[in-house]
Amino acid sequence: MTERNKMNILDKIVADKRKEVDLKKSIIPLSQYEASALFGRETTSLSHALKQSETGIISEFKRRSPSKAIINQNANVGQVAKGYEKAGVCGMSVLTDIKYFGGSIEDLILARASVQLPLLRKEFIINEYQIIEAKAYGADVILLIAAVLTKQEIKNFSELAKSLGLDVLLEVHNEEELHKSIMPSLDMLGVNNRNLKTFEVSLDTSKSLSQLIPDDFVKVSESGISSIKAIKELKEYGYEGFLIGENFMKTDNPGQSAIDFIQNLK
Ligand SMILES: O=P(O)(O)OC[C@@H](O)[C@@H](O)c1c[nH]c2ccccc12
Repeated sequence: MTERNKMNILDKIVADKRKEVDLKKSIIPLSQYEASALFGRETTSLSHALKQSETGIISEFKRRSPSKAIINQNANVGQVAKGYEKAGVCGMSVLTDIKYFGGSIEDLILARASVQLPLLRKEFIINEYQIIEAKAYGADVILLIAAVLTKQEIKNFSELAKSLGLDVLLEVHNEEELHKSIMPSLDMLGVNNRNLKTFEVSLDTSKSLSQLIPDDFVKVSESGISSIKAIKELKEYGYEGFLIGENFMKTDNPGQSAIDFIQNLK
């Protein structure tokens, strides 16, 4: 597919997300989230965990994706989370988008109930409402995707997240997105090796953008990582975090796959 055709997929996800958030807003008022037990919870920093880690793995819970269809539709999130924790990952990413990724906010709730790991709410955030919601359901980290946000939105959303004690992972795919995004309210800069408009994956994206990321941000390489060799290479480019989904999720026992992978990495 051409960039133009596939661009519609990201646009479509975001258009659907706006409708979804508008609907939710009309059903659940923010005050309900702010009054919830987890809202006052003290968060755990993923960026600190990455800085102290030898391995830097952030493992993801992903049932399906628009690029690969079904990966592991019926996986048990609690079991997988416990396996990831046992493996010694630095944090866990949980997809909460229903329509395109088969995830849900329940997956985040169940992961939170199962492990102490820093949890990243993996979502297409386009409104402050979703950040308050993330905190209320036990997230420690939010993802902001530069491709779908203005500079002002990145600033407002990241400042709100910081005020709630959440870490911010800002995701870019090219130089232009990186330039508009660099600001002090971010903790980690993630380079997505998968182009969300064309689904092409290349680790060269991480390699070429690494030198443009200032040293005060923890660098995270995201997507398409499936070998120890890739991680070793990316470390040479200054990456300290490695977001891995499919490589674990496509197996019958994602937790055990993470255990085996990390053992080989050490
Ligand atoms: O399954 P992979 O190729 O290991 O990728 C994980 C993660 O990087 C990917 O799911 C992802 C990165 N950025 C995103 C933004 C939205 C949805 C999903 C993503």
